[in-house]
Amino acid sequence: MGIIKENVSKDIKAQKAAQIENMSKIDQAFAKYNLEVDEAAVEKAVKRIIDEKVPANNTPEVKKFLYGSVELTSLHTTDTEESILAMIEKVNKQDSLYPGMPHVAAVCVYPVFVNLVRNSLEVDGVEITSVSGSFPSSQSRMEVKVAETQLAVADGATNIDIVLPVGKFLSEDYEGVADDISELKEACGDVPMKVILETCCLGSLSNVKRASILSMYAGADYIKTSTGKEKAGATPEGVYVMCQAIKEYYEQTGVMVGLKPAGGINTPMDAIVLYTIAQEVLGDKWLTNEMFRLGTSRLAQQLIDELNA
Ligand SMILES: O=C[C@H](O)COP(=O)(O)O
Repeated sequence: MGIIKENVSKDIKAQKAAQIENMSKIDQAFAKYNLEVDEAAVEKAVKRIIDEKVPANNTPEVKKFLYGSVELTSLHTTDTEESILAMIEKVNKQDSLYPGMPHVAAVCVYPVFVNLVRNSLEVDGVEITSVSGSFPSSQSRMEVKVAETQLAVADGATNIDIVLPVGKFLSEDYEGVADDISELKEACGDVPMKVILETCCLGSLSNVKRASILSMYAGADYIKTSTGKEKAGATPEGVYVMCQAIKEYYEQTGVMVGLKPAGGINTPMDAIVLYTIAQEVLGDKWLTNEMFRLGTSRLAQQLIDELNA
């Protein structure tokens, strides 16, 4: 290389190093990832997976696995102690009702029912997930969200699901989003925390990728697609991009973050599609009922019905 070329190259390197030093920590984290998602390419990749890979996964073994990954969910305005107890009763009686089936991975309720679930759940190994942080909107003061989270943990929640502050995210206040998530992570203590991205409100798949990276960077142990309370729930394309983000984050940090598609997963085939996408993008390492969860209020019984048909 000639002397002039060498000096120019050194200058560019020095300029880049100076730029990176001046960037915020969040920008530095973002700089490691390609955040521009080609939506047409994602659609094509998802279509290929559905056409070529999904049919082979439509099996009793996969359906059994999916049942064992379900977070049996009741998040209704109309929930009562009686309706939550009826749901827990099904979990308690599962061994006698459906011998040979795995237990669901978790039950998922509003914080006000965590204590009741803790006192009535008789099956070992089923997690108690509490939504928190002013679910489903997240639009509340941090003190309220922190207190709600601490109380849910004190009552016995073994998983906490919070919602990404979508408004702040759409205002591009990424530092603010990361600070809120980190503060709630601290409130969780040792209890794993899921961050719900509410993908249908983010406007683009590039934003889904950005929100995924931001959440993991701020301390999410899982990223979850949706609350089930907005206009759409988990989509194959959103899940595909979240899986890519989890994979890239793992390559950068060595940290395995879990995935929880949730909301509008209404048929076994919906679940098989999402499972196959995770399998294709993340690989079998993620196909455990710890790393892959399904948030659903309707699917469990349908999986049992199909398995017993
Ligand atoms: O977190 C889980 C979702 O709220 C469940 O949504 P879903 O009622 O559409 O199944």
